[in-house]
Amino acid sequence: MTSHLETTQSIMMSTSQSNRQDKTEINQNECTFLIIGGGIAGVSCAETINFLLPGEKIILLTESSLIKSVTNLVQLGKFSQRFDIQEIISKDFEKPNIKIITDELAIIKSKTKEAITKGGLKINYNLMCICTGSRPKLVNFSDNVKSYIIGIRDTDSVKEFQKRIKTSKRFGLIGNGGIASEIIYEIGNIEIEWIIKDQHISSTFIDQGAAKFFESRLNNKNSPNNKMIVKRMRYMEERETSESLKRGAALGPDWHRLIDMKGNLSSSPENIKVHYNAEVKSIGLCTDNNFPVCIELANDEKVFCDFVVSATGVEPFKTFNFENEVIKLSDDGGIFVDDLMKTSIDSIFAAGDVCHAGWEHSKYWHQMRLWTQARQMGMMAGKSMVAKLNNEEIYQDFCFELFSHVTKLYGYQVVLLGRYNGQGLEDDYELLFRITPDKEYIKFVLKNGCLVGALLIGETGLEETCENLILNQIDLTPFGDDILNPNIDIEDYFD
Ligand SMILES: Cc1cc2nc3c(=O)[nH]c(=O)nc-3n(C[C@H](O)[C@H](O)[C@H](O)COP(=O)(O)OP(=O)(O)OC[C@H]3O[C@@H](n4cnc5c(N)ncnc54)[C@H](O)[C@@H]3O)c2cc1C
Ligand SMILES: NC(=O)C1=CN([C@@H]2O[C@H](COP(=O)(O)OP(=O)(O)OC[C@H]3O[C@@H](n4cnc5c(N)ncnc54)[C@H](OP(=O)(O)O)[C@@H]3O)[C@@H](O)[C@H]2O)C=CC1
Repeated sequence: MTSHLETTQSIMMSTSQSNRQDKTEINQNECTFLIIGGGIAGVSCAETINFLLPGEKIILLTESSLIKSVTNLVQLGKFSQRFDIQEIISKDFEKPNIKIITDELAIIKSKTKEAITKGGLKINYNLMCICTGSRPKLVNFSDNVKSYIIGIRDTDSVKEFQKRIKTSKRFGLIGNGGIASEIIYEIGNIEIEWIIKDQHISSTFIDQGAAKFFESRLNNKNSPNNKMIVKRMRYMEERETSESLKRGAALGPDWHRLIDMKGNLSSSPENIKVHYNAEVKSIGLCTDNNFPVCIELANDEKVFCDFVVSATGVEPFKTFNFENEVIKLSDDGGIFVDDLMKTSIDSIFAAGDVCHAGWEHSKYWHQMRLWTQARQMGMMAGKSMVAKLNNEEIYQDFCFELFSHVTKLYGYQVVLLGRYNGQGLEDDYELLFRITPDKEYIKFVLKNGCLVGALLIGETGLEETCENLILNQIDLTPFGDDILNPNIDIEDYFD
């Protein structure tokens, strides 16, 4: 990936006021499509509509002056894609029919198709798509300890994190998913008490064997060969004073490389202590210790630290209200959408982290709040909105047939396909592995002799073959263990 070859650059640029509105009302003939949110879902939705209907008027309403778009897309298979996320100052986003307004949505009057912003602007729209993302779902804690608990989401939260690691000796890290895995690998020169509910690290993405495979990376994380240098042209948002610009989209993939992630202690593998199978019972202040915060675990063990990072997942983000109408939500607060991304309100669609995929999923797809899905959902919503306007019938995109996520963990490329962790298979499946230490870790999940999921760590080149094997459900029994024999090129068999 080219973006990992050069150095990160941060360019400070002042944001323009030109996206603010002097008018108090926008008519429907100036806004066929109203999209709320300038993250990957919202921008992908706007770009798709603009591509399909270049003449129609699109308004992208977003509370941050930075918007996100996908760049450097590399197709690894039919489904698996690797891409970078680029942040653009909204005034530099040049699409003639997409008008960006920097303001916060406050009220939706869906019966009359009006959106009212916090700044007092009334937008009359024909079709709307809500793409307002999510926010960190923090662990439970008592009120008096609130100022010691942080979540990581946007530029502000990262700055706060950076400030704290510079002035602290030790922090508690709770959670075992994407953010915790990134922090544990990227941070140095500070003590970390990592509290995880599971028997192995990074359980959201990998199994116990892969966790072992990564352990050597974790213990040698400061070796210079381990770190790749990243190139990304970045625009750091220069803060405006207006309250309405406070929250941005979720951070980009290399957020941890943008800042100095070093504390002030000497570096040592001993600095990381992992508490396995550990549930947090309570977090409170302590007076009888050198550290201000005490995390009490379910086994009564006490962990003392200066502050706590709660990397414990996200919840859909909705700060706006509906007037005289109720939108259907799921149990996790996500906006319920059907297979065409339509909500329970006829003229309103939703995409990305804010929504709950409410349709009957294909056997090999499940929802996870990730860029890949924010992009796919945004594009699907765009297509559906165009079809609705034109009174056309469309079907759900093929990408929802197979779960696919490409990411980087502990310095390795990681590709997750289908039921990569045996999700929903109970105990009725087989696993096949090929492991070359420090190079690759390949796991096939087989049910009734057919591939139903795969975890590919390293540059395996097996992405497309695995996608085909999962979708075509070819019986692999005749190949036995040879299916992963490194001397046999399985791609030749099946491509
Ligand atoms: C630290 C971190 C690292 C991550 N790393 C990865 C990764 O490596 N790979 C991966 O696939 N995913 C990763 N994710 C998850 C990924 O960032 C999200 O799934 C994705 O950004 C969701 O996109 P979205 O467009 O739905 O929401 P967001 O990116 O959150 O965008 C929401 C937008 O809505 C705007 N908005 C919100 N409310 C309003 C309102 N009322 N009015 C107007 N505008 C509003 C916001 O300003 C923002 O522009 C990471 C997340 C975090 C926090
Ligand atoms: N490389 C990537 O693809 C990355 C993706 N992301 C995405 O960004 C979003 C936010 O990341 P993150 O916060 O790490 O969320 P994740 O959903 O990835 O992980 C949350 C972790 O916290 C655990 N957890 C939840 N509640 C508690 C609790 N009360 N006590 C202890 N542990 C708890 C979860 O365990 P359990 O599952 O058992 O509930 C899980 O291990 C996610 O959508 C994530 O997928 C973020 C960074 C990198």
